[in-house]
Amino acid sequence: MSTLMRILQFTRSLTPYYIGIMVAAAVVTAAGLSVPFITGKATDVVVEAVRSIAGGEGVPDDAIRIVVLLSLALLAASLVETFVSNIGGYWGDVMSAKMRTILSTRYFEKLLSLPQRYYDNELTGTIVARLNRSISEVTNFMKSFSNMFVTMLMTTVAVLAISAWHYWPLALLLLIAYPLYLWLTALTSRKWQRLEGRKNEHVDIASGRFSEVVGQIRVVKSFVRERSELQHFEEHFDETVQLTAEQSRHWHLMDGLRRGVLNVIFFALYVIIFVRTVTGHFTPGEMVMLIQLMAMARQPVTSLSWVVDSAQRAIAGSKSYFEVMEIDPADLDGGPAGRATGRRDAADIRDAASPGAPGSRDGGDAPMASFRNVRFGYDEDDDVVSGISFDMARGERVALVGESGGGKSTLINLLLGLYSPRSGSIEVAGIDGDLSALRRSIGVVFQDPSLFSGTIAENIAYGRPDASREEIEEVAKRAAVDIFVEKFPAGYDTVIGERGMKLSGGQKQRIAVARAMLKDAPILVLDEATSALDTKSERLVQAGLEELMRGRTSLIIAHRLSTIAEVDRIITLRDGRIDEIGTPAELTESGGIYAELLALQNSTSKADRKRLKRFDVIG
Ligand SMILES: Nc1ncnc2c1ncn2[C@@H]1O[C@H](COP(=O)(O)OP(=O)(O)OP(=O)(O)O)[C@@H](O)[C@H]1O
Repeated sequence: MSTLMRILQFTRSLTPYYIGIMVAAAVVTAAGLSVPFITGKATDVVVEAVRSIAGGEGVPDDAIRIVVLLSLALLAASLVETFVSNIGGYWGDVMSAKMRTILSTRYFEKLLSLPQRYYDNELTGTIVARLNRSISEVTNFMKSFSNMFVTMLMTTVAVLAISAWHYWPLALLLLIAYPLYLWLTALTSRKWQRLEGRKNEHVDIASGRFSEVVGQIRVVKSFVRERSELQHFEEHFDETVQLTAEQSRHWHLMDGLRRGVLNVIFFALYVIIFVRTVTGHFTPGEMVMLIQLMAMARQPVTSLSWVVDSAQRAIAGSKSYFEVMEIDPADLDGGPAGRATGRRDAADIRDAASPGAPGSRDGGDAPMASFRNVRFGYDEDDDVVSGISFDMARGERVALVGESGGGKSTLINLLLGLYSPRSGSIEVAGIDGDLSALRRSIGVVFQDPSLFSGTIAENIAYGRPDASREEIEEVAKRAAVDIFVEKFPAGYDTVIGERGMKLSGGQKQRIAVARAMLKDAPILVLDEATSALDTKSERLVQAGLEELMRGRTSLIIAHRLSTIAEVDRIITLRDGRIDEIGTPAELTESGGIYAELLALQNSTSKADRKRLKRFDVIG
C-alpha cells in the first residue's frame, strides 16, 4: 500500500488529469446506468402494447411515440458515452506521457546525484530495464485505476440502492459477493508479487548483460562468445517462463475459485428475480431492468480484479525504482566527509592558479591540492591506500608511480571526490563539500577517452557547451585535432558514433585532450594512455598533453619514463602507501622504485621486462 501512496505522491502534479479522467468515467458510467432503466421502461410499454393488441384493442395511443422517444434516449446515452469516453481517453494518453516524463527525469536526476560507489555495483542495462518496467506498470495502473475506480464505485452504489429498493435480499446477496471477491483476490496477491519480483530480477540480470554485450560487441565476437552470451540471456528468460507458469497457475486457480463463488451468488440473484417476476412481484420491465443491472453488477467485481492485478504489477514493478529513489547518497559514501570546508568557486581557483593573476587571494603560496593522512578502501575492511599525505604546489607537475593495482587511480578518484576517504582529508585550493565546484576546477583526461555519441564539436565542448566555434577550433588546433578533422567532409560536425567508435584510438585521445583544454580548469588530472599508439599519433597526443599541462597543477599517472623524467616531483606508491617523494633527480639516486625502473628500462632480460610491465611503464 505504501508503494501506491508513493506513486500518488510522486505524481501529485497529475491530479487534475486523474480528476478529469474520473469525471469522464463518472459521466460514462451514468450514461451506461441509464440504459437498463430505459430498456426496462420500453419493455413495459411493449408488453402493454402486445397485450392490448392481443385483447383486440389495437395499438395504444402513444405507445409508438414513447418507444421512439425511449430509443432516442438510448441514442443520447450512447452518444454521450462515445464522446466523453474519447475525451477521457485523450486525458489518459496525455497523463501517461506526463507520467513517463516525471518518472524518467526524476530517476535520471537521482542517478546523476548518486556517488560512484552505486555504479560500481550496477549494470547499465539493469538500470534501464528497471526504469522501463516501472514506467509501464505504474502508468498502466494509474490509468486503469482512474478509469475504473469511479465506475466501480458508482455502479456498486447504484446497483445496491436499486436492488435494495426493489427487493432487499438482492442487495444483501450483492453485499456478500463484493467483500468475498475482494478477500479472495487479496489472498492471491502475496504469492503473485513474490513471483513477479523474481521474474523481474531475471529480466534485470539479462538486460544488464544484454547492454554490456551490445556495448562491447567487438570483444564478444573476437572471443566467439555469441552463443554462450545468447544462452545466458535465454536461460534467464526461460526462468521467467517457469515463474510465469507458476504465477499464472496460482492466479487462475484462485480466479476460478473467485468466479465460481460469484457465479453461485449470481445464480441465486437470477432465481430470485425470475421467481418474483412469475409470481407477479416484478413487471417484465422491472425484470429486464434488474437483469441488466445484475450484469452491470458483475462489472465492478471484474474491474476490481483488473485494478488489483495492475496494482500488483505496479507495486512489484516499481519496487526497485523506489528503492533507488530512496537511496541516501551519504549512506553509500559517507557523504563529503574528509573534505574540509571552504567557499571558493572554480573561477576563484582559476584566478589563483595563475601566479600574480588579478584575484589571486592567498598569495599563491598555499598548495593547490593537499592529501592529509588519507586512508581509503572500496570494501568494508581492506584499505587500498593509507597514510597518504602530500601537497601539490601551484603549477607543479606531480607523477604517481606504482605497481599496477597499487592505488594510483584510486588517489585520482579521491581527488575528484568520486569517493570519500575513510579518514584524513583532501583539500583542493580551499574548496570542500561543494563537489560541483571541486570538479569544475579539475580537468581530466582519462586513459579511456570516454567520448559520447554526437559530433566532434559537441564532444570538445562537453565541459563548456556555450563555447563558440572559434574557441572549439582553437583548442582543436592546440590538441592536433584539426589535422584529422580537416579530412572529414563534415569537419567538426562529423558524428563519431557511440563512445567515438568511428575514430581511431589516437584521434579519440586528442579529442579528450581538446575537451580538457577547453574546460580550462586550473588543476589537471591525467591518466596517460598506455595503448600502443603509432609513434606519430603518440607524438601528437603527447604534444597536446604538454600544451594542456602548461601553467596548470597536474597530477599524472605516468606510463612513460620520458614523461616521468619531466615532472617536478614523483610520488612512488608501495602497498598502498607513499614510498618516496622527490624530484626525478633525487629519486634517480635514492635506489627506490623510480631508480629501479630506470635501471630496468635498458635491460633485455625477460624478468626485468616483466617487472617493468607490473608497473605498466614503457621505456
Ligand atoms: N570500484 C572499485 N571497487 C572495488 N575495488 C576497486 C575498485 N577500483 C579499484 N579497485 C581495487 O583497488 C585497487 C587499486 O586500484 P587502482 O585502480 O587504484 O590501481 P592503479 O594503481 O590505478 O592500477 P593501474 O595502474 O593498473 O590502473 C586494486 O586492487 C583494485 O582491484
